[in-house]
Amino acid sequence: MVKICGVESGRDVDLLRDCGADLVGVWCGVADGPRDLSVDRAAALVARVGAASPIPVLVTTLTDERRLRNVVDRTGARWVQLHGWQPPALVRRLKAEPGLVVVKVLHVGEGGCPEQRIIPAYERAGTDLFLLDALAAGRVGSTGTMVGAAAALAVVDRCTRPFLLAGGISPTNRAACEAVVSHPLYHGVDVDGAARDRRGRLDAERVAQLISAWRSSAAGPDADNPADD
Ligand SMILES: O=C(O)c1ccccc1N[C@@H]1O[C@H](COP(=O)(O)O)[C@@H](O)[C@H]1O
Repeated sequence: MVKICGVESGRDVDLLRDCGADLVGVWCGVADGPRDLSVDRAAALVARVGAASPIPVLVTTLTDERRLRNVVDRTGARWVQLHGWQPPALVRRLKAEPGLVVVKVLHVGEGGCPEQRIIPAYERAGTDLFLLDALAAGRVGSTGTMVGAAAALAVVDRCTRPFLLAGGISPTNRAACEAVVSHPLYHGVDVDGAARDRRGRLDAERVAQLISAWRSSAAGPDADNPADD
């Protein structure tokens, strides 16, 4: 699967659908997030994506259950990506709602994954899919930094649920991730920065390049790794 994150308008939704993205990230409740939307705006974009293909994914860092439920209910999203420090107990309470798919982000930084020891608790709580994203200088999300293959494998080898890979994913760095892509639980990628032009707008050509590079079964030449040329 290829997930592209951070739609802000109907134009963005239509662009991602036309390009063939599988999952469309709609931000709501991301404090200080550059693409955070009001609940009403997020609801309108979730509705515009529709329920079939692509699938809208509500991306949030909210940890307060009442506020989170309010956003889930009002947007109508059936996939929720918990990109913050939400505990397993919150996943369990969300999963009490039939049909809700919960994606839990596991942060991976130089010191490893802070959530590593509680991965089994997230799984018992019902997490459907994990998403590995880079933690860089304490910053969460859109770091543009790749999660190293060794660090990623150390985390996913503890998982029994499938995972998406995020963090600086681009059309040219798939080869550097081949060991992760080959993992039996690998399910796809999640991208923000590399899908955008210089002005920060989603760009159809870049999105098409990302989808082509990451959907194909074999890695092409890696521009970030001259040894591949
Ligand atoms: O970008 C942020 O500031 C952010 C804040 C809180 C949650 C998620 C955020 N961004 C997400 O980070 C990944 C990876 O982005 P990139 O490809 O490295 O630019 C993506 O899911 C963004 O939506």
